[in-house]
Amino acid sequence: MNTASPPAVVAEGLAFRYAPGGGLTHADLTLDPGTMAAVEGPSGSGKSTLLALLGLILSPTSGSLHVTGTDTGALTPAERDLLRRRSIGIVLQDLGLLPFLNAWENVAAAFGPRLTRHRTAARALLGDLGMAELADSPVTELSGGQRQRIAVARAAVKQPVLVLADEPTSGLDPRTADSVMGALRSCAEQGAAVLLVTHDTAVAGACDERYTLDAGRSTAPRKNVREESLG
Ligand SMILES: Nc1ncnc2c1ncn2[C@@H]1O[C@H](COP(=O)(O)OP(=O)(O)OP(=O)(O)O)[C@@H](O)[C@H]1O
Repeated sequence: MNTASPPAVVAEGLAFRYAPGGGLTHADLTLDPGTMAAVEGPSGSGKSTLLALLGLILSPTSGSLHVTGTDTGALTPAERDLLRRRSIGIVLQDLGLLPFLNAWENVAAAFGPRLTRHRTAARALLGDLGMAELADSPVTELSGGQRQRIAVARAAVKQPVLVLADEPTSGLDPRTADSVMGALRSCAEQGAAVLLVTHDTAVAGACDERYTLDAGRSTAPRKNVREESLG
């Protein structure tokens, strides 16, 4: 952890209520740069809602959220968009890869439409994730684990302060899950705070700390003695 930096995220009493009811009741959470944290909890406990709040996709009904020291509640919509684009990388459950682009183009698309400007950075990152040989492959021809790693690369290529991932290893075999976790770990080693939602206790065990959501409320984080491998 870099003690000179402010926490990547401080959420206090963060809550969101959907119109029909349900959502997130109360989450307290602090994420330091370089830390990898898991959010666990039963189905419907508010994990994806928490991720959407931290990703500035949803605005909280109450509570406060600071991202790298900035009070997000004080921002205009345009400022929130800018903070999200500059500082946050998100891997959603459906990945959202563009099927008409190849692997490196999907990664470069994180910067906007001028893909070739970011070709070198995108290819280098795919290389770091063990995917150099697949950089030119259409994403429609890749496996679930390979697509998952491309989505992580796209979230990480702008070197965001915060990387959020919703069940990034769901449906993957242990070895592929390990490689996706390795990709997320390398984001943390480069200084990002990484928060992932998971139902998998081995994945949560590979993180530095674990939060549990229970009926919309977060419990205090537990520190992990990190396991080296999920396999
Ligand atoms: N778009 C929505 N409109 C209305 N209610 C919603 C919406 N999304 C989620 N909810 C409700 O909010 C609560 C929390 O949902 P959320 O998806 O955050 O839970 P989760 O812990 O991620 O669940 P899962 O593990 O099944 O993905 C649930 O009661 C759910 O029904």
